[in-house]
Amino acid sequence: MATTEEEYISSESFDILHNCINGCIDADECFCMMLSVDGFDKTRNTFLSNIEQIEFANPVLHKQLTEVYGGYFSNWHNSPSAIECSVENGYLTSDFGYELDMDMALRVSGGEIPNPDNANEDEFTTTLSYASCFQPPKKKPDDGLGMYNIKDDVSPQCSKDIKQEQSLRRKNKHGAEKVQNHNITNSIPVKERKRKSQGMSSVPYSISNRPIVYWMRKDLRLYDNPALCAASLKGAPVLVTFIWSEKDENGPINFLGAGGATKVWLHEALKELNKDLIDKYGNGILFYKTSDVGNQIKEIMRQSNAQTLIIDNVYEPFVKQRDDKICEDLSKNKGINIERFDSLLLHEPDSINTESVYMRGIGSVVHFMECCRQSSTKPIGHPLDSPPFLPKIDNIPSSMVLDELKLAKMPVRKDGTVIDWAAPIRKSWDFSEKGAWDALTMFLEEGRADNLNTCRISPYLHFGQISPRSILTEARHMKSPKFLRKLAWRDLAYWLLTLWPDLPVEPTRPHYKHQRWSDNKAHLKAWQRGNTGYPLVDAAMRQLWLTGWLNNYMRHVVASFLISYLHLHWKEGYLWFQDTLLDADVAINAMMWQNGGMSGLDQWNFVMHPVDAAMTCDPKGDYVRQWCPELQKMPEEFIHKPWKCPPSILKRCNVQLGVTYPHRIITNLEEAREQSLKDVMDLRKKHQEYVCPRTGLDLVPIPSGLLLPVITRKEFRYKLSNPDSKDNPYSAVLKGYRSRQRDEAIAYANQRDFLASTMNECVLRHDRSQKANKEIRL
Ligand SMILES: Cc1cc2nc3c(=O)[nH]c(=O)nc-3n(C[C@H](O)[C@H](O)[C@H](O)COP(=O)(O)OP(=O)(O)OC[C@H]3O[C@@H](n4cnc5c(N)ncnc54)[C@H](O)[C@@H]3O)c2cc1C
Repeated sequence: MATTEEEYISSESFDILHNCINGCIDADECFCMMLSVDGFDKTRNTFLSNIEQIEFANPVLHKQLTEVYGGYFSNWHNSPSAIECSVENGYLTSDFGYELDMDMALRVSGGEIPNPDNANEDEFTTTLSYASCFQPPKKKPDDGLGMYNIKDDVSPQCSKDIKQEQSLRRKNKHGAEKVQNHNITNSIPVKERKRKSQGMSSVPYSISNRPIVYWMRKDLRLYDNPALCAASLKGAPVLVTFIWSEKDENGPINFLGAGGATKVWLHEALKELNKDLIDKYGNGILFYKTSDVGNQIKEIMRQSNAQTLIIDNVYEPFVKQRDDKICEDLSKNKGINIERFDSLLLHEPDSINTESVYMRGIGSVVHFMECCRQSSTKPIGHPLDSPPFLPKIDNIPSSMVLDELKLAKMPVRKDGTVIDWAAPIRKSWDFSEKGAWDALTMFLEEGRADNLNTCRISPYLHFGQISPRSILTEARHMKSPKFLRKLAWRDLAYWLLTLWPDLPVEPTRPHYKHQRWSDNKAHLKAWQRGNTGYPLVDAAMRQLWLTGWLNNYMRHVVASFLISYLHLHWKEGYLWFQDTLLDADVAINAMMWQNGGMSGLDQWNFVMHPVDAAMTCDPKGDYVRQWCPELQKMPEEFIHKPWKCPPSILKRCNVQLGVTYPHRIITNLEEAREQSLKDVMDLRKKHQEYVCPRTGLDLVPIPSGLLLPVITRKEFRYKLSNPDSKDNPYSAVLKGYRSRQRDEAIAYANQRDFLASTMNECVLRHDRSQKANKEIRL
């Protein structure tokens, strides 16, 4: 029986109900909040009588609330251990800890799955996402990415899963078991992304629960942020914290995890997010800078009297190891309740299973997607709406202002003036979460998924300003496997980095350590500054410097140039990209440069020729004119090869080679290209312990100690079995050079004496066909 005191609605619950009546929160949220304020027993005893007052005024809402109540308590009437809840020291406790009630509340709709044929799409989606956390996928993924469609995943297994959840909670009483990992498909309700802001920061919601610390990492967003939702739904004050430790973020030497451009982006993104948090909830980010993150967190927890730490997981092994240690320490030694969330990737590295696929083909996206399909990962689920409320703590612990993190600190000249190299970057981008959605929307609406144009979303994705799950959800209708596969590439990179934590510095194929590289510093500098004398390469490198971004095609052009023509080590390219790209990502960047440098698991089987590539991607020269203004007046015919331009035209265009625009730093591309192939052939010859004698495939040691045959280019394999062969049928690039050289020679001769040139060509062709016939007869 309810006590007399319990029969009256508390002022907090009254306010919550009032907000629900006014449409600020919906029925689910109202119930969850009242439950967290009043506790299990009181809610069970008084909730229905408390809502009686709205039965006539708002019968629809009354019905919804009654259903939520009914669903919740009917699920739990068989769980006697859950009844023992009480309010203690101002916050709700139970056998299983405070979180129990919120989690239970969120499972309300879990038992009742509407028939999709009868439900409207929104209702169905909402209810399913409540339920999705319980339900193992029944069908195979349907989109080729190992990504489950949530509508296939419906099975009424709630009671079984709730029991599992209970036993998990029981374990939570014991220190070490307290750390929980949540997949992105967690038990938080989904709402419409474009729903109007609810203005919950103004709700007079008196909080008595112990604060929650949300340690924000790379999920700098409000929409579809499971960790933020979880923090919010506990109904306690939330401290959103961002802790910067440059040393830790940089990783081991030469990883350069925190390059200059990414730090600028991070600064701007944090500024925007802080603004969004303040605007929406009146609860901004607490910034900290430290060299000892563990201690800093302990201090925040102590000062705020918080008992729960919520974290977004990151996957770079060097930061993950640190985070694991911090969490273990806090949980074991301080009894802190830790909740960790995964939402930065679609498939976390630890969830990938190669057992039924084996390792053959590892490094290719096809192999990876097959592994994802075979792995028993949880369904990806639907994006979550931004939390409706995020109460603020009264006594905010001391913190810093964003500028004090010095993320965007610019160098200063001797005369005291600032060299603001980031000014053009700031002009080129919208760093907000909205900017991410605008980029995606524009891309999807213009339907450019299969064109050369890309969505320019990589920095937003890198900092989690948009979740890959949201992109997947929005882009699914496009049915563009090419675009969706890119998200799988991203996950693949993190998986490889987890398997090979030295990816940014150590060749994955061990014998490629002996690859011969040039140390020509002048060449490196010319490449970095965009002064190679090859307009396409220079335009791209200048765009990179000025805007912090390049599309995928251009990244391949400049990487090919550095590796295959200048013979500079791919690590130089990796480091430069890490420092200048806004989306610089240790995992993706290292994977791509290793592949370009041939030591990665998926060797590139092409090399971009700086002039040929230009014919494909910039036939009229507009791109070059934009980034190399000194070539602005050059005619289309010569814009990509000014060295071929007659002096009179150069003069007319105000171009003076070697003065206004550089001479080419190398001229014989064919020779350079052949040399780079030869270097790989040589090292394979010298280190045959890592080459399979039967197949010619490179062998890579894997952690079990075995040598694994990996994807190896045909032209390398051919040369191994035909060491003296002058020609290589698989070297399309070299063949291309030869025919281009011949074409150029003919064009030159035609200009001089057309008749003689044509006759000469006829004679040569005749000789070639005679030779070929002779070979056939033999
Ligand atoms: C040498 C080299 C270095 C690179 N370094 C990075 C890097 O540091 N950070 C980075 O995000 N991308 C990197 N890429 C991959 C790719 O070039 C960029 O992701 C892409 O150009 C970004 O443009 P977008 O947002 O329009 O992507 P889209 O082409 O529209 O693709 C959508 C998203 O998929 C992911 N993606 C696309 N291509 C790849 C890929 N090959 N591998 C992994 N994920 C991919 C990105 O997150 C991207 O934002 C690199 C590519 C090369 C050749």
